[in-house]
Amino acid sequence: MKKVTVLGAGSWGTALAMVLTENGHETLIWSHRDDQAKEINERHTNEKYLPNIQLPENLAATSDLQTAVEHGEILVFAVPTKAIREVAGQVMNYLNKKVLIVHVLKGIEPDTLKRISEILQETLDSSVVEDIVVLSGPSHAEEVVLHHPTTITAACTNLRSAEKIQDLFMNHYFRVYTNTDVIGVELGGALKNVIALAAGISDGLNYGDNAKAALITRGLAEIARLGVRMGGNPFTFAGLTGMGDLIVTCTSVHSRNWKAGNMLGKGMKLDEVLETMGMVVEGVRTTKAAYQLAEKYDVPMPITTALYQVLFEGKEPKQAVDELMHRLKKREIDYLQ
Ligand SMILES: NC(=O)C1=CN([C@@H]2O[C@H](COP(=O)(O)OP(=O)(O)OC[C@H]3O[C@@H](n4cnc5c(N)ncnc54)[C@H](OP(=O)(O)O)[C@@H]3O)[C@@H](O)[C@H]2O)C=CC1
Ligand SMILES: O=C(CO)COP(=O)(O)O
Repeated sequence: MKKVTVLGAGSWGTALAMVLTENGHETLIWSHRDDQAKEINERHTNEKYLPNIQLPENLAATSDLQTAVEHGEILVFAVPTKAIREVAGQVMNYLNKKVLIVHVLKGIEPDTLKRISEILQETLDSSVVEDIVVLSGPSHAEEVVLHHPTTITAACTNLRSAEKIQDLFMNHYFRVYTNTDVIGVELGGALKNVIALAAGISDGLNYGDNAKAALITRGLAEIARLGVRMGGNPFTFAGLTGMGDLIVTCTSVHSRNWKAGNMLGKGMKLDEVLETMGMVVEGVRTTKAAYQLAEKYDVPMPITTALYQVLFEGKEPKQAVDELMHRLKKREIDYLQ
């Protein structure tokens, strides 16, 4: 049994804290809001993020970050990408022992173009970090809390650390694989959100299943093209954290990225969409980062570019699709060059 702290009490942090508690680990979840920590402790619910779900009574919550950091020998970061630098910086103030770090975020920081593990390496002193493991894959919180079969990947350059996290989370409904390709795993998890927004737009325009299959397949081609250029293993993009997560995010009714895209496709404005969602839509900021990465590495990413123009330059979704269809003729297979 391990002492684990989950930092972030949104849908994913809460679902993972549930898995850990059910696996017998002494789990403490940190919320930055007092009322939410109180709700988890007293009513054993988190109605805003996981409505109608009863949490285990022995899952404890706190809004005191020092208590949270001091509790865990393993710290699981589960906040949105836009908050990771700030939260990791605050955590550093209270870290006075070596801990194993896990992060479950699916984003890339715009402008710095850093992956999450790179931000954590920059923010947390190496003297207090045993290793950083990424946990990623096709895994909507809403299904995990119902114990529906889910597969996911723990990735770390040090396989032993990935195996520790595999053992920590694995159970009869939550099957964990390992991978040592941190770059590929982080890029696949972040970039699939961009394509899911595009798939949502396509569905919002009622373009049907052929168009969505095209977006998923050609989306994966451009994710892999950039990912390999940045040092990822091509096979990772065909795995759970690449194709697997891309499929679930483009097709699931639970996906916030797909839902947001769907509203955009139906004509709503981005500000309105984000206000309506009330939960993190990582793909929006990641589209900016992906667009910048495509320029930096000189890699063609036509779907990402079209989405960037829709989100940030006011292009009409219909026109963006039209332009994608009228690009110059191409070969299908480009061998990731
Ligand atoms: N949901 C899912 O199924 C999955 C999500 N992920 C990834 O996990 C990460 C977290 O997403 P998810 O849990 O879904 O997000 P949610 O939108 O469900 O929850 C986000 C949580 O973070 C809190 N938060 C926001 N800003 C801060 C801050 N500055 N400091 C501390 N806490 C903050 C929010 O609090 P408040 O209520 O006050 O806004 C809320 O509790 C994302 O990168 C996502 O892509 C990965 C796999 C599955
Ligand atoms: O990453 C996820 C599922 O694997 C969650 O996707 P959304 O953020 O689009 O809901």
